[in-house]
Amino acid sequence: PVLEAVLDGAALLRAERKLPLPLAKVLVYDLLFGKGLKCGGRWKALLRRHRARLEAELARLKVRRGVSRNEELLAAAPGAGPGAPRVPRYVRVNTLKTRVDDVVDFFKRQGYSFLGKAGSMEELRTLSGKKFLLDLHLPELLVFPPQTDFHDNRLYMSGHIILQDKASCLPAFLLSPVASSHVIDACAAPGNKTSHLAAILKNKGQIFAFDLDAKRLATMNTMLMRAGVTSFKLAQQDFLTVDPQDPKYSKVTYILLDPSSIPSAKGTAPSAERLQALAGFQRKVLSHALSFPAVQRLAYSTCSVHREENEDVVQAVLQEQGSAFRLVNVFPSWPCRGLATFPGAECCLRASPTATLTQGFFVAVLERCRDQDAVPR
Ligand SMILES: C[S@@+](CC[C@H](N)C(=O)[O-])C[C@H]1O[C@@H](n2cnc3c(N)ncnc32)[C@H](O)[C@@H]1O
Repeated sequence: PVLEAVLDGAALLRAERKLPLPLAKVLVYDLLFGKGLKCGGRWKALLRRHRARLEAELARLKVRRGVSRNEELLAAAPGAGPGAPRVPRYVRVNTLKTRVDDVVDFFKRQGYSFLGKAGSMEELRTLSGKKFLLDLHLPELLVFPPQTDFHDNRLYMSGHIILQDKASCLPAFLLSPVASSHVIDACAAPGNKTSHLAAILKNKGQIFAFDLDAKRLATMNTMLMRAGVTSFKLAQQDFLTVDPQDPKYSKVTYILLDPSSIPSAKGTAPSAERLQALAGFQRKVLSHALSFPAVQRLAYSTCSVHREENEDVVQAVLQEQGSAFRLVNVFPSWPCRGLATFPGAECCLRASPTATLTQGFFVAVLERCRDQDAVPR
């Protein structure tokens, strides 16, 4: 994967900036590893001269890949590696710019055969060749065979389609804000879920998006512009310092919270300290989100498979909230549920390469209890 990422980046640079391929490779490698290669004075001078431009190129490469960190460019794609379950290529149709039928026609013209709406997971699992399906769970999601590469596709470059794993489409889909609502995306960069929210809102209403990381926000800005998202305010701010009492947020009724977590794709076991630290942050940020006075519905998600970051966080915060919020039993037909670690945990969703043909993921939807429902659960 390292070699692939370097070669991809280098090919891009070479094509777009007309750099000689060996130079492009060295530059990309250097950027990915960030420490500077041991190279002679001539290379060093070249590296320095090109660094700013290459930082920008790398940011673009990340937008193209739908990732936000350099390391993610190096991570093996889900479904890669011998014996790994084959995760399909999911394509979310960006309804701010186009319609599912038009995208289907486009791919048919490109020589793909459309097999209609999938009737079972088995159909997704066995998809191969130049064939594609409409997903069986999510509308506006097309499914292609694993490793189909659309990063150079015209529809992708123009923001008509978003290359987004199916599991990562769940939070915005399940939050399902009604048009014209005010929504917070608390940990938003690089913004795939924000653009999904905007599509659901039809660019009406208002999205307040926060993230700590300036580089990821820059990537996000490019991505949202390309996707035609207009109804958003981006802020580089620690969400924990956003004041719930600020009148700006008095109409925020929906929150999407997708905080940093240990990516399931990593494969290696995290240390107990790291897990504890992240889980502590996740509990804090979830409690903070629920303290916005008008919030009615919140989707909490992680790309982690660890119960400490998932069911345990939800359970702890629900307990702390007493009878103010409850878990919603979302998507009953989704095949993979939360681990039975507390009563009601089956309302949460899990996702994995084997069970749902997606990346590893977790989603819980919480809803404010109306007065008449205020019974402890
Ligand atoms: C899993 S990523 C979000 C992915 C994003 N929701 C998407 O779909 O593209 C988590 C993000 O949380 C941000 N983050 C971490 N701590 C934060 C905090 N205290 N306030 C706001 N953002 C934070 C990280 O910079 C990172 O971009």
